[in-house]
Amino acid sequence: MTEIRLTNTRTRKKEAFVPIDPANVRMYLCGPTVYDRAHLGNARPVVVFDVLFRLLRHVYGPDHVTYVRNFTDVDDKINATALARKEAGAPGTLEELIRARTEETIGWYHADMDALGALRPTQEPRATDYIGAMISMIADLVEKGHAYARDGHVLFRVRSYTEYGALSGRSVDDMIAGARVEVAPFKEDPMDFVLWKPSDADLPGWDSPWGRGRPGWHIECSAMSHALLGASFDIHAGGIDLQFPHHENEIAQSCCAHPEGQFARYWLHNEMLQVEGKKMSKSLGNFFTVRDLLDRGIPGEVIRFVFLQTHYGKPMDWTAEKAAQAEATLRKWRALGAGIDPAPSAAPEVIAALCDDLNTAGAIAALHRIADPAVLVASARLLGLLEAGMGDWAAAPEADLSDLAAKLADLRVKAMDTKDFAPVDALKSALVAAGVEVRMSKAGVELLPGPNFDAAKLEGL
Ligand SMILES: Nc1ncnc2c1ncn2[C@@H]1O[C@H](COP(=O)(O)OP(=O)(O)OP(=O)(O)O)[C@@H](O)[C@H]1O
Ligand SMILES: [Zn+2]
Repeated sequence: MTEIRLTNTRTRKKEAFVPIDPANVRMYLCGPTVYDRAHLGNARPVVVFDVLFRLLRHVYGPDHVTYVRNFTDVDDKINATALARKEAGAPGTLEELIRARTEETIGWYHADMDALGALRPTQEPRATDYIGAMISMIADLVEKGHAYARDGHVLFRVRSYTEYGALSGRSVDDMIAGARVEVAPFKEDPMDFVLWKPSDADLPGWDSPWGRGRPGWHIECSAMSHALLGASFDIHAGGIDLQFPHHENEIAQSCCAHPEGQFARYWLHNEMLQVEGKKMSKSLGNFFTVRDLLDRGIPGEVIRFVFLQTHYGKPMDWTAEKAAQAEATLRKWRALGAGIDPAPSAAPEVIAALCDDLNTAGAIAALHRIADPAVLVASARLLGLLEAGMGDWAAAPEADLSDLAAKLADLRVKAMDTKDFAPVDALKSALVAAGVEVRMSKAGVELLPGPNFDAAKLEGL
């Protein structure tokens, strides 16, 4: 059987992947908190681990992989969003507004991730459907001495788990020194984290042995992964930003509640999509959504291609240039593969690249070398590219900017003579207004459709 090698964050090594049960390979990915549209960064783990899902299905068989990705539909950010709507006069109770918001966001999420060609996971549990499982797990942790109840809160006693910090390679004392841990009167130790917290009458809450309340975020993933994948499963994935504290806390909860299991054996973390060297994030405000790009006419397949050109373990940024190049390549490949049935299997070179720690950039480089269109299509589909249902965009004619580039170059030559640059500037401004990136150098004029490109605005130029 083909050997897959993966970089396991837990051991910091590239290891041969050996599933617990090849008849049911099990993977969990931390999913979104559903209070708003996904930004482009949020889509990176979805696309990266969709490729892993496809590869596992290829190697072990499509019916032998269980992929779980949750929806966090109980969270303070969701409550805050609904409360803001209520204060702005939206009709309905807070509970109704919360429900409406999470439903709406899940719908957006599905539409956006579908557009990126991500297969739906086998299961998409919602946290609110697993509150009972969370309460039992918390009660079990209290009973075993790993958690304690105080003032309506239940906290995990971090010092009771000696392995805490092993995933991120930090000691508890270093973490206290370096991290912004919340000190609260109900904590025995500043490192302890919340498993359960009290809810006011107007906030969503469930009855529990500790009074009416709601779960902390970390326990959600521990409870849902246990319910659907068991006490030991193969792969746990997520963004590197979740490694600490979220994943350390998941490990502590799951290993202490279910010492009979190993929890996750391989930990995979994707690096961040960045903007000017910083993580794209809602809190920093430096984000744009997947929907923003799709609405500007950037096909989902192009976004996917751009992601896959960088290894998941490296930070990356989004540029109009990368998108333009991805679009050109996909157009070329789609033209080659038009009307051709895919070959029965992908090219060995492409499979080998993906098996080598998801070397998607290497797989794309190999695709460039495939001459047979039937093999090209079959191989690209392993990466979720050149899928039948995703190519409508490529049928539309490409924006031809060559005439305008020639016109601009011409105006510039004339302006050198007349010293009147107004016509050059006017055309340049109009192009920029249409979302075209204008590059003028001694070598000539280059026009690239940018992320805001709007062909309709070119009319009359
Ligand atoms: N810039 C990014 N690049 C890659 N992955 C990211 C980025 N930002 C968030 N993620 C991932 O997106 C997934 C969903 O995270 P979550 O719902 O917590 O996002 P969020 O709260 O909107 O994030 P943020 O506040 O950081 O914008 C997680 O797996 C997380 O690691
Ligand atoms: Zn999680």
